[in-house]
Amino acid sequence: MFKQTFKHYKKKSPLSDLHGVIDLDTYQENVGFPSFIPQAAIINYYPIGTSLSGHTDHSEMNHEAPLFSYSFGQTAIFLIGHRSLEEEPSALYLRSGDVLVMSKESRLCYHAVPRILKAFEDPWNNFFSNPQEKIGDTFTTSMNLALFEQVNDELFWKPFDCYVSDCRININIRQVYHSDNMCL
Ligand SMILES: O=C(O)CCC(=O)C(=O)O
Ligand SMILES: [Fe+2]
Repeated sequence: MFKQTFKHYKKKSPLSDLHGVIDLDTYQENVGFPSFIPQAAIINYYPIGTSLSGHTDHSEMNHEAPLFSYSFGQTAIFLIGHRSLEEEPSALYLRSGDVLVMSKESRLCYHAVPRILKAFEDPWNNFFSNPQEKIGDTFTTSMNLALFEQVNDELFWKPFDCYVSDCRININIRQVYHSDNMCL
């Protein structure tokens, strides 16, 4: 059942090219969730050898809004199960630049990260000679451009490269409240 509601934007996302520069508003609208309001984010750091045990994400008041999960660095094996622990989960790889959307039925399904694997490639290290040409219309503000240029500088980037060379970073973004009830 979750198959209809669980979307895995494998490398289709502009994020795999942006190496960490996220234009969330544009992104979420482009993938069909224009009314989503990002209100909370969790950042998970996974050195190789670590894992995240099975759980559901139920702390938010709003379970109808989707949850966006962005992967950077090393590869994860991600298990997506069902609402009950009785049913067998499915496994997929989450690679750097992948975006996973948990919506509708899958929003409250059990999931886990049992293993982090060394990635075959390091796309986060592909520096661009002309960022504006590569990014086109999606990359317009001068703040974004300045940030991009900083990230595109090899010296600036080195410590991050060292970190992700044996770690995965996951950022997941959630809407906490219903749109018509934005405070407790
Ligand atoms: O690292 C991931 O892909 C999943 C993280 C997660 O499930 C969570 O933070 O609740
Ligand atoms: Fe989770």
